[in-house]
Amino acid sequence: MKNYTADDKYIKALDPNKHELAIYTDDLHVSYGSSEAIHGVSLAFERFKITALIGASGSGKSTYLRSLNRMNDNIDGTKVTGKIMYRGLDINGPGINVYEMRKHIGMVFQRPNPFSKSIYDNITFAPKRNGLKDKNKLDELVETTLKQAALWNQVKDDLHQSALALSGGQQQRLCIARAIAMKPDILLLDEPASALDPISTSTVEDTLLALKDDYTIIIVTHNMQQAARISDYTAFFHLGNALEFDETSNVFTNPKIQATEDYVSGRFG
Ligand SMILES: Nc1ncnc2c1ncn2[C@@H]1O[C@H](COP(=O)(O)OP(=O)(O)OP(=O)(O)O)[C@@H](O)[C@H]1O
Repeated sequence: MKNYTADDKYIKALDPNKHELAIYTDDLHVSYGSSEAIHGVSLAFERFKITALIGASGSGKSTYLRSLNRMNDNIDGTKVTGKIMYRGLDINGPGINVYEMRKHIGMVFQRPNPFSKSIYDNITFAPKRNGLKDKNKLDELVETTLKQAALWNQVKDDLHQSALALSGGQQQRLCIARAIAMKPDILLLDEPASALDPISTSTVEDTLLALKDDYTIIIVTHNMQQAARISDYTAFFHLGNALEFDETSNVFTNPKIQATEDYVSGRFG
């Protein structure tokens, strides 16, 4: 692989007067023990848009994504410096309640991971824990979130069946429904379709496109066609740096950085 330098980068600046920002990072560094995986990444994410994080394996996409709702806290020896600003607060700052923060910044993982409970209980588990007790409101929440995740028609008569009996694609849409049941502002998705067949992938993509009216979506994907199909912005990661960030159409048709061009044209990765 060529040695691309991090000095050669193009990060489109989003003008806060024209683009409402949902979250941004400023000089974010993340280390696992003595090894730094993210070397000072500054990116901003526009509200109600989909941003794709692309790049070769090991480039730091998942580490960066996980840091946006402090999922890396669960990994021993992780150190984070720099800022992650959400609604005027640094989410790593003192006094931040991680549980509360994650209600605003939800996450869906690569492998569908429904709880071993009914479809209904998967969706209502966190809202109930959060104090929602009214049966009608819970029923309504189950229906709206499943509709938003394009799963309602397939499961409405089986809400009390085990979620584990659903297909992989349906389980992933259930995990999306479960995440949006907490009404987050931002939905982080780490390769949500990589374990799915093409038809389920396409349904998940349609679901995400429909969700962006209400949510800001940041998605890690290895699938460049997927990034091109669904995202408004794309960030290209290479060896722990974000080298290019721009509107998706520019990244794929007119990249400004050689490394991006080589990656999107399949010359490495
Ligand atoms: N839990 C961990 N402990 C130690 N090092 C880690 C851990 N997770 C990731 N890394 C290292 O951090 C770097 C970035 O990994 P990361 O998983 O963020 O990249 P990625 O671009 O998401 O890769 P992939 O596309 O393969 O998922 C790699 O060098 C990886 O080995």
